[in-house]
Parts: sequence; C-alpha cells; structure tokens
Amino acid sequence: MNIKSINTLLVPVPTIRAHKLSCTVMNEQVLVLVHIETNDGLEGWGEATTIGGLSYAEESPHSIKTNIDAYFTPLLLQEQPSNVAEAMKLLNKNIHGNRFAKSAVETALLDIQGKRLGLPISELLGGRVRDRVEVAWTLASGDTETDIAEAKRVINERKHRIFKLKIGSNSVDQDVAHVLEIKKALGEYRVIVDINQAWTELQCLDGISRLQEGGVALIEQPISQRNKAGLKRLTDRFNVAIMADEIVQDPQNAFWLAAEHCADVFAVKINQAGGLTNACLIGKIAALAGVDLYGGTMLEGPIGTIASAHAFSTFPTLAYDTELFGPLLLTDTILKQPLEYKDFGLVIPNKPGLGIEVDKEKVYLLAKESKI
Ligand SMILES: O=C(O)C[C@H]1C=CC(=O)O1
Ligand SMILES: [Mn+2]
Repeated sequence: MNIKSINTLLVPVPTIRAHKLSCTVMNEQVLVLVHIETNDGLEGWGEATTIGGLSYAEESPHSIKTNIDAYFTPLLLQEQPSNVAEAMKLLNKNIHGNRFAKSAVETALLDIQGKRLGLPISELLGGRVRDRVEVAWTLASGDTETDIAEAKRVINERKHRIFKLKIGSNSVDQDVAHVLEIKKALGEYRVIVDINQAWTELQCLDGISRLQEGGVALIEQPISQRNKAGLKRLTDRFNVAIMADEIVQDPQNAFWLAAEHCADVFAVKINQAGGLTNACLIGKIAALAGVDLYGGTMLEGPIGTIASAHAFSTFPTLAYDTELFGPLLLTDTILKQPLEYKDFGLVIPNKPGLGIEVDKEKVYLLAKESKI
C-alpha cells in the first residue's frame, strides 16, 4: 500500500446540547481521526470515536491514539502490507483487542484503496444495495418536554421520524413514564429505547412489559453485556423486539449470539466490530441466522458515520434502519461539504473511497489547539 505516514489526531467538538446516557452525560465528543498518506500521493481518513472517555467502552480517545502511535504505526510502516486484508491480518495477529483503533485504521486504508481503484468503499465491501439509509434521532436531553419539542422540530424539518430514547439513569417507574409520554405525543412515529445495560433482569420483566404495552418498537441492550443467558430469556419471553448492542463485539461472538438467538436484532457498529469488514461479516451472520439488523453509531463525527453508512449500504436487509445522526449532534463540521441529510435519511456518496473531503487544515489546527 506504500504507506508514508500515519497521524492520529484528537479533535474535541462540543455537542449541540447535553446528551444523557445511563453511563455518562456528554457535552462534547472527542473525535479520534486517523490520517494515512502513501508515497504515491494518496491519503485516507478513518475515525475511532468512543463515548464519554472510558465510561462506555474499554477504549478511550487517549488509549486509541497512544496504541495507534506506539504499536499500529511502526508495524504498518515496517511491514508495508500489500492490501487492506493483509494489513488487517497483520494487525489482528500482532495486536490483541483494540477494535476501535483497528476500525479507524481499516477505514483509512479502505479510503485509500477506493481512491486508488476509483470505487466507493461500499463497492470494495461487496457492493451497495441502497444509496441512502433512514436515520433515527436520539432524544437524550434528560427532560420529557424538551425531548417532545425536539422530536416535533426534526419531524417538521424532515430530518428524522424514528426516535431512540436513552433511559436507565432514573428509576424504572420514572423512565417508563417518560417514554410513554413521549410515545403518546409522537403517535405513530417509531419509538425505541436504549437502556445501555442499566436494568437487572427483574427490572426488565416489569419495565419491558409496560414499554411493550405502550407501543415501543424495540428494546436495546436492557441488561449487562455479561448476561448473555439473561438476554436470551428476555428475547424468548417478550413479543417486542429485543436488540443486542454492547454484547455484540466481533464476528465470532456475534456468531454464537446469532446461533443461540440471544436477541431478535443486532446493532452493528464498525468500531465495536473491529472494522468495516467485520461489521459486514456480522451483518451476514445475522442474516443467515434470521436475526434482524440495525445500523448503530458510537456517536462518530462525519468520517466514522459515512464509513458506517458504506458498510450498512451492503446489508441485504436493514429492518430497523440506522441511527447515523452523530454529525448532527456536533456544533461544528470537519468536512469541506457536510454530509447530506434529507428526507429523513442520509445519502451515501458515490465518489471513490469514503466520498467526502476532510478539511485538513481545520482538523490539524483543532487538534493542535486542543488541550486534551
Ligand atoms: O447505542 C449506543 O449505546 C450508543 C449511542 C447511540 C446513540 C446514542 O445516543 O448513543
Ligand atoms: Mn446502544
């Protein structure tokens, strides 16, 4: 691939409002950007963003940067793998875990390969079956009335018509009341909830029954990611679809979750999967096992978001759509032209590679000026 340099940049961007999850409250997102240049004049970008430092997952922006700089970069520069598959084989053989970092590096290499061949990344991954994905909006202001007003605004703007509610930081009673009030206000619009592992199995029996009764369409990762048997029991018990998120970690673990039908739906995330190729493998495993799919986000900025969209564009079915709204939660963009959100969805570019133009000067300046 003729790699000349690999730079990892930490770029903090404030969010448009506080974003409240069961594990943290976000007021900014730290984008972890990987910029790779080749000796023959090509460049590619990738992103490995996580949520709330170490509060969501085991990789933080700082650990991702440190590990790429200290381990990934010397290895790739020395070995000079001849293509993306060889690069990922090399990284997987020599570096344990670090799925977020691997996803960013694979994205940047695929961006380069796409530019070299004149093909969008979707075509390197087997080919797209859709040019746009529907995008849910996450209501997480922490206040019911604010959430309802926000939902109505984005419906009017024709930006979103599916709503994900982040719950789990209050009591089950409070959370259920909050969701049902929003569901009532939004009528037929699809409402889904993400509990981010906050409930015990007993709390799930009570909470999910009432959410199901109130017309909620999907229940995401209600219990601990370590409780696979519990997730399966909930899936078997309830009619409402149960979605696995944090527990879906790589193709091998997705294989067993699918084989045992531990969930009705998988949230696929490129970072969590360890890259785009792995995300597509998880999509295939789910489809083969009759598990439905949802295109997840790690609240990435535009680079990780459009990389995810390329991967999700190849899924034969995407029954529960996507939540690729990350860039819309940020107060600033790092692209020359922002991503195209219209008619309740995100348009997937058809240009080579990721099909976006990163504002390189701006990104390097923001990284240099940042105090993190
Ligand atoms: O799904 C998650 O757990 C992470 C993320 C997705 C939307 C959001 O607000 O947080
Ligand atoms: Mn989730």
